[in-house]
Amino acid sequence: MADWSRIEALPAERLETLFANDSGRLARLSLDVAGIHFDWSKTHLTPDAVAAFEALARETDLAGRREAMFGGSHVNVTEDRPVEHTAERGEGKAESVSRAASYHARMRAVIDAIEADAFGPIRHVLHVGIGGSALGPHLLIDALGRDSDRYDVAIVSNVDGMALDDVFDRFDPATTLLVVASKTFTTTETMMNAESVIAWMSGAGVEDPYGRVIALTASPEKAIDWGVDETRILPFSEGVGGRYSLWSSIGFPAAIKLGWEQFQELLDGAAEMDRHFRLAALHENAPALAAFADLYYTQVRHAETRAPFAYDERLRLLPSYLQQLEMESNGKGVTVDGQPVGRPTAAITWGGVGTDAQHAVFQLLHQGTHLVPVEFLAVIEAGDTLPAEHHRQLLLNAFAQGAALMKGKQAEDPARSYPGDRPSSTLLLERLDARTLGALIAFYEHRVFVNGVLLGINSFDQFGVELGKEMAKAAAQGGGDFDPSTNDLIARAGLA
Ligand SMILES: O=P(O)(O)OC[C@H]1O[C@](O)(CO)[C@@H](O)[C@@H]1O
Repeated sequence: MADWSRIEALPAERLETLFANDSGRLARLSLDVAGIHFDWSKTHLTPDAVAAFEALARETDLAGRREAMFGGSHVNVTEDRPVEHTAERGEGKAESVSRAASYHARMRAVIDAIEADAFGPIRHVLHVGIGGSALGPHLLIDALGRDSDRYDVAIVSNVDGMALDDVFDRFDPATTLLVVASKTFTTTETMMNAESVIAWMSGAGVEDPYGRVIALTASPEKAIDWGVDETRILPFSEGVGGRYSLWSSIGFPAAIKLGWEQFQELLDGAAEMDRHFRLAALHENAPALAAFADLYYTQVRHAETRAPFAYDERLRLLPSYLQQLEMESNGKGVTVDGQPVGRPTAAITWGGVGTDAQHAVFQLLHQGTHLVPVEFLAVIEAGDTLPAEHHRQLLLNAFAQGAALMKGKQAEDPARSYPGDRPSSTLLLERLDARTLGALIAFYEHRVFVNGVLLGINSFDQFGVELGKEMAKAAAQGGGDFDPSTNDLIARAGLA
């Protein structure tokens, strides 16, 4: 077991005191990497805290684990697999990098063929996938694809038929390409949605609906069994985890919407963050410092949640993307050796969009009894075409909220007092382009990795999702050993 005593004994000084006593604080706790300015000066990190975390990183062999991941060792021990998402952007074991490059070349060739009408005239792209096979591409398209008129792309994940109904209302089956995205090619929701799209196409007289399917998967043989022609399968490696897969062929809908050049920029931005993570000393390493702050709040201050707020509509899907990345990766209870972790693991990630969230949940952040480390994300270059005052207001609100959380305010009336000393970090992007977004997402991935290593857990499996799936499957087959409450609910819904 790693020794947390030095970290747990760190003094708890107020943020304002930390600023007052250290003129170098801002410089020490801010960094510029790959077009992103990171500022952790409004967190309780201090030189002592950073040094204590650096010692813990040595004790848990963060550097060794990091090189093991990039080097292709089976760091996903419970599934006995390497972790290869960085190879998708050119950083990693040579063999994995060249395999990823050949898969990308294949993906690019298929996009070229679609653009050349080899699949007939395609106007609409209907992507079905869930979790990591949907959240990443959706984020990319929503963030970067707003001005692109290349294709109409819809991402459908939920098994709730209303999700597909909405798309059927606006897409023409004669000009729709179905993209089935599933690493395993067995996920119930995705396979059911895919069947329904095929039925919709057939019903509308499309002669060979399976000829209009592209499969994105690490299980090509299953896609073939399902009816997809081998030439229309875009594979990716088993070592690329679902929630880390947007860089692989799972990014196909984003690549077709944005064009290959932008997709490549996304990969290049991520690779720049990979190199930073690999080479920078920990006290000036963005993913490491972010993870140190995360762990300080979960382990020392017992914060149970953390909340990123995107002060930019284009990043409105980021909080839900991060929920899967952070909670599916680090929401674990045992160490890599199967022992109880014995301390809190991932914080619950929630968040929203500024300024909307200020008028909804910020009350709790300023005066509530929970400590919530907040993360502000903002972009200097505006994405809108409205008068500059809109963007000025947006940015100033983000910055003022961080200041208010830290400063607080004393009033005679307790109801009107703000305790202050509430931490926040700020990520300020120069502009929101593919390259910067790639770097941003890679930053979050590595931050999750550092959290996982320091906690001694495997961030790359997700067995916690299996039991619910199994029980739903049993129920769907009319079986399952359920409790009285569940049996009653099934009967009331007329499903017994
Ligand atoms: O890509 P697949 O195999 O359909 O899985 C979808 C998602 O389901 C999960 O396995 C969890 O249920 C995620 O990890 C994954 O991203």
